[in-house]
Amino acid sequence: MASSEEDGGSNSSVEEKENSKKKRLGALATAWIIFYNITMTAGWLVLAIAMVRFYMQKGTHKGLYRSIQKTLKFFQTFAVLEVVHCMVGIVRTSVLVTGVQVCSRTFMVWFITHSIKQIQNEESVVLYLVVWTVTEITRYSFYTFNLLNHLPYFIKWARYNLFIVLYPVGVAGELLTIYAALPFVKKTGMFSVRLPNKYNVSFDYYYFLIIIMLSYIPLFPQLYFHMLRQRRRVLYGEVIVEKDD
Ligand SMILES: CCCCCCCCCCCCC/C=C/C(=O)SCCNC(=O)CCNC(=O)[C@H](O)C(C)(C)COP(=O)(O)OP(=O)(O)OC[C@H]1O[C@@H](n2cnc3c(N)ncnc32)[C@H](O)[C@@H]1OP(=O)(O)O
Repeated sequence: MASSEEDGGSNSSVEEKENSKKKRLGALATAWIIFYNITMTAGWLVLAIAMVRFYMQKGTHKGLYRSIQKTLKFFQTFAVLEVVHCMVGIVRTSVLVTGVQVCSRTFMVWFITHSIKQIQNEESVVLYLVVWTVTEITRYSFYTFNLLNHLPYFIKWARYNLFIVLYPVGVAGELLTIYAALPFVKKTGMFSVRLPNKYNVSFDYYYFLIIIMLSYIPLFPQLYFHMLRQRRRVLYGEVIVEKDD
């Protein structure tokens, strides 16, 4: 009897330790995600200010990408952590949806705009940059204020309404930029592997980009409808049953 009481006692102390460990990890994860969201809000705000200043000083969009590229690359690449957050369960959202979003953006920055200098002054680059910036300032400030339990309604409203217009406009900017890149990719044969070679493989970046552009047709509606469902859930309290991925 005494021993079972002791067992009970030791069991409950193990449980208590487990619970306090979970609480500590939970607090640490919350602290990290708040820090992450504040950093990202600040980063995209810095980008917004830099873009406005550039345009006011120069009166043209030419050279804008060059002037903000370092900050853009840093913060967009840092966003890869968002996929990690979903994977480890710090953030309750779909790895697949977040993965497609983050990969396509990071790809746009590094493998299109950074790699093909001739297109950096295209209007479409400014289009997607402006749209991304507005979206991200809204999105990360939404997460931050939400986590701090002080969410102003206009930020919540902006988070779940602006995307209705901004998402298609941003995608148009991205597609037009890839389209503008195609002739340069074809001419230079960049990132392509031609036969014959010792591995007997070939890869044509030009056709790869065409496939990427075509993949927007099935993928973008999925992201867009996902956001429309989130909107109904958050703004109108609809219960949404999402399929697991
Ligand atoms: C190799 C190359 C591959 C290329 C592939 C090509 C195909 C590409 C097809 C389409 C490409 C699209 C490209 C993108 C363009 C643009 O962005 S244009 C600009 C406009 N963009 C937008 O408006 C973006 C909208 N998208 C998003 O907001 C996200 O990226 C998302 C992943 C789609 C959002 O989904 P989700 O996270 O599920 O929605 P939320 O409502 O925001 O969050 C759900 C819950 O998760 C919590 N959460 C998420 N992130 C955080 C965080 N950082 N911090 C804290 N909490 C977070 C959030 O609070 C929600 O929690 P609950 O309310 O408790 O559920």
